[in-house]
Amino acid sequence: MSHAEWKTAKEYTDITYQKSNGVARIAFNRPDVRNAFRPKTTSELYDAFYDANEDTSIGVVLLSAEGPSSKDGVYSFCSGGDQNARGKEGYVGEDGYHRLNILEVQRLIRFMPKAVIAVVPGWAVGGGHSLHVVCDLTLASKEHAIFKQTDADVTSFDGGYGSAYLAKMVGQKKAREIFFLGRNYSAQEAYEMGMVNAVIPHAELEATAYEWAQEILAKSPISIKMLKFAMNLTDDGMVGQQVFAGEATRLAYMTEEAQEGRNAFLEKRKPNFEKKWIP
Ligand SMILES: CC(C)(COP(=O)(O)OP(=O)(O)OC[C@H]1O[C@@H](n2cnc3c(N)ncnc32)[C@H](O)[C@@H]1OP(=O)(O)O)[C@@H](O)C(=O)NCCC(=O)NCCSC(=O)c1cc(O)c2ccccc2c1O
Repeated sequence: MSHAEWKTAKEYTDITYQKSNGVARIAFNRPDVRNAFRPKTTSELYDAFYDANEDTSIGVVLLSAEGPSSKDGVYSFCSGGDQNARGKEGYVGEDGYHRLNILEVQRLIRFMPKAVIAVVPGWAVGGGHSLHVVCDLTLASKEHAIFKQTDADVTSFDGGYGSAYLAKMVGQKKAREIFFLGRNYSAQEAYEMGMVNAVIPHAELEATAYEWAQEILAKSPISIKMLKFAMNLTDDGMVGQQVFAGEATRLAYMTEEAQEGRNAFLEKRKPNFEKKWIP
């Protein structure tokens, strides 16, 4: 298995963004505040995810975190919305506008035709917990990962993927416990609940995530994309259907029948769809 040779893809202030051999690594980089996100962070995340989505050489994205904290050596994935940036109507950006655009980041993760793996080295809390839930897979540090939902402590509620989708993952009773009591759960407990794919010794976490990514990259891109969208579909309603059907349309465009339809229009003649009613 090849080792990662990370190259910086773009410089940001609140995140790091690197690429290596088909894998993009996007990492929170505010470890001294447990990688809380402010509007600048979510804008940077959106920009990096958009780039990874558009880059045809990238098939898997790792959502990880830098650390540990320079103050106390504690590791974190993300502690959710930065409460210092929270104004009366949402999180206030440098432009003075109130935003909650972490949900746009969640949608990009959910709808991108590539696997996204949450790599959780420490605290995954509040909106940070919701982010790992929306990722396709989660790998967690055996020693340092802690999963916790604090939304109900700070009058917040992720009513979409963070809670309702979590309930599909761990069951209704467990999801309600996670949100209503806000307890700490270890990587092992999160694994047993079904919201973590594997518990990995901390020193091996990043290398293991890269190995998982390389395994996925060896598979058919069309299969991975269609499987992700098929598994999303039943939970995403009409939007899930739209995303899945969009890819079906792309596949249909590749047929002779579709070429005939396009050519007939351009040549101003009737299309010849005879003998195309394949059962
Ligand atoms: C994460 C913790 C449980 C860690 O506890 P610990 O004791 O290890 O560390 P400290 O509490 O001492 O923190 C160290 C240092 O970091 C600062 N910090 C930590 N988290 C945040 C934060 N979220 N915002 C700002 N600052 C933070 C802390 O103040 C310390 O600073 P010092 O200067 O004193 O060194 C614990 O830190 C914790 O509980 N953190 C808060 C978790 C939280 O409540 N997050 C917000 C939940 S709401 C949310 O994330 C959210 C955002 C959205 O945009 C949404 C949008 C739409 C729907 C839902 C949304 C949503 O739920």
